[in-house]
Amino acid sequence: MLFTKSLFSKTSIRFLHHCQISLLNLNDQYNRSTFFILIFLFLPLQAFGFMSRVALHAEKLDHHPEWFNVYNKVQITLSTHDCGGLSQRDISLATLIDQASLMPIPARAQRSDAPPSSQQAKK
Ligand SMILES: C[C@H](O)[C@H](O)[C@H]1CNC2=NC(N)=NC(=O)C2=N1
Repeated sequence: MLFTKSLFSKTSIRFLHHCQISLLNLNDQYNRSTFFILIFLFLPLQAFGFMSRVALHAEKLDHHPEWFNVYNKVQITLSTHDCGGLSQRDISLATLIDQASLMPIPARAQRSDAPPSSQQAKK
């Protein structure tokens, strides 16, 4: 069984709630062949920032995504090796991944040591 989610679907909270309910209802047999596939499509240059945030969460939780990235697409497969299927750890990481995908990234970060812009220099 697959659970899939695409960014911009605006159903993230309902999606995770659905996953949680479904997971609770799964018996062992189904649980063993179940995993999440999350598919995100980003604006150009935003995928790496998202993946960095997810990597930090993964290290903290000691739970790691299997993922594929090209350009603005990130496809993540989540499962728990120990049980060969989904566990609460996947739900926890999926929740953080979901939050990380919604976090806006400034188009141009302002460096504190950057030289004054030409506009400021004129003043
Ligand atoms: C020893 C270590 O805690 C385990 O190997 C962790 C590491 N990261 C993991 N990540 C995932 N996705 N599933 C696991 O079962 C898992 N196990």
